[in-house]
Amino acid sequence: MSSSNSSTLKEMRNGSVSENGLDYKSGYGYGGGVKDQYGEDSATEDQLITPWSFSVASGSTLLRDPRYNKGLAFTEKERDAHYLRGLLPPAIFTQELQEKRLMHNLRQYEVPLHRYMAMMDLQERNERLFYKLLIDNVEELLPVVYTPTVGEACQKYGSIFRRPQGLYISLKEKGKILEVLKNWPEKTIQVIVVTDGERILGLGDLGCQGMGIPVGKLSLYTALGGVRPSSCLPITIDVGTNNEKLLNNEFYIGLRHKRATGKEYEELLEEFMHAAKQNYGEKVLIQFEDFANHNAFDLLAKYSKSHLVFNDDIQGTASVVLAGLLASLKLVGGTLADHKFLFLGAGEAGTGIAELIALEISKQTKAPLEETRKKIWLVDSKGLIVSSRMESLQQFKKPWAHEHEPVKGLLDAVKAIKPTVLIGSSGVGKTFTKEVVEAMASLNEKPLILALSNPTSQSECTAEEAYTWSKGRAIFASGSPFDPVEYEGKVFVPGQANNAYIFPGFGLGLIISGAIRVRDEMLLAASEALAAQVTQENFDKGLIYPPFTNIRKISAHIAADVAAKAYELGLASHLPRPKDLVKYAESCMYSPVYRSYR
Ligand SMILES: O=C([O-])CC(=O)C(=O)O
Ligand SMILES: [Mg+2]
Repeated sequence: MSSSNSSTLKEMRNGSVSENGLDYKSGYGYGGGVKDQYGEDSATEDQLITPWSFSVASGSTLLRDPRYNKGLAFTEKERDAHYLRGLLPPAIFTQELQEKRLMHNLRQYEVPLHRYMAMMDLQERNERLFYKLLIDNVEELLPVVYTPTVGEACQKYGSIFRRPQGLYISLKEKGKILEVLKNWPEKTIQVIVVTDGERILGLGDLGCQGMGIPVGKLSLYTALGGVRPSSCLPITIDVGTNNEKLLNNEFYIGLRHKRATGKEYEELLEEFMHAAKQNYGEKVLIQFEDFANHNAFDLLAKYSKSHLVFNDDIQGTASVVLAGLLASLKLVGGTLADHKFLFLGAGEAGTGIAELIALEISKQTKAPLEETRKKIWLVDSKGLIVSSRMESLQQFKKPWAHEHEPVKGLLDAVKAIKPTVLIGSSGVGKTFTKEVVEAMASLNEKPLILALSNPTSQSECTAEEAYTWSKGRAIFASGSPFDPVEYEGKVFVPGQANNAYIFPGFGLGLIISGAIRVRDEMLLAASEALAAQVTQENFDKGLIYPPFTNIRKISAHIAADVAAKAYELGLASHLPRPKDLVKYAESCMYSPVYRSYR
């Protein structure tokens, strides 16, 4: 079969594209070689020679194609069949041996950024091996390809730039965005993560260099959620940057002017959203990531009516925090409605979480949302959000302006409100001071303290501070990871309240059901599914999230419950509904194990 063209590997396809377009279940057989039950890369339209076969290059071109390259793992037969003789040294490694070697090499780097660069190089060289490493060593590698290291990578993106990843759409491409999308080599796209780089983690405006975020998020879509890499598209929209340091940096890779705003900005985004739907259909999931507050809420509100959109910072973060709160009830007792919540930070994360908590309490107690919101208080840079500030508040803060006299700082707000739960979502580090944590500990037997801001440098407090200042009584989780802490002979393991628990499984649920819109009920379903995955063993360690080691199983459960909700709401287009959605979700997941080529 492979002889049909001397530079062509023709792969016969044994199954058919399933109705949901995933085609994972059917799988491709590589010329009758190993069939795997998991994900397979679909042939793009251009590659389709007949409906049942497609071709990829061989020889040195095959070695340079990260999608198909296996490096030293090419077998003797494959080396013969695909013109690789002499292009590789004689040794043949298993994928496991390659993995062992790479992990060993990676651990030699002491600087986290060097590990990040090594991982990106691997992704560009041998995609399956990259995902094998990431999946098998998720706890160790998450901080490398994701927060905190990805933050530093974005700050230095221009300097460490090697090969471009993702798609860049700048103001220069205005009027031509559809053509730009068509330049991307893959035609079947299921998830786009898009940023405009204006609020990268808690690091602020990094302009075009924000690209590290969509790239990192999508690698987790694959590793944690099993969405196949070829159907993921990272996009950065470059409308300029207001970051003077970057504008003056000779290695900056973006447009060298201030951000376009108003009509110019809106028109570019409108063109992009329109082109994405036109090119990929209405079931493509568009995840907004790290937009600034002043655009994030408006974009989500505007496009959630016409597109399948999800804002990770508003909705994903909300869902993961709600999950942690639901789980924590096992440790602190009572119901969600028994608690009082205080936030530092009233942006995307703060107000998004607040709203989802209010919705869940409302669902549980049948009380109206206006009432349940009153259990939740937010502090912004001007102090406690209260009704006397109503006039000057941005729209998204208004629902949280309750009756109370003005209160300036966080410490005074803690004393005045007496919360049981304190949540940091301000993007400003070191704001949960000793006094604040001590005040929480004096009010509560087991204060719940969530320091969500990323990366680690922006965390409201460290795990060690939370445990020490509360004399070991705090239940603590943070947005970026912290190592376990020993306090008075006891080891405390902090959880990671990061949206990475939610978005991969959430997205998979939307994809497998063919959902056409995102609804809050789906976010609640995801939270409840995640909370249900916390085991007694986790609780015994004080954890309110399960470890990331089981994330694929967790994602399958989240996906199943999100898909079930999509079917229930009549928003799922893939019919009939599979009976066992957990099994189905698992069967749809991409596997990084090499396939045999004949
Ligand atoms: O990327 C992360 O670690 C979580 C997140 O969305 C953010 O901080 O913006
Ligand atoms: Mg984000």
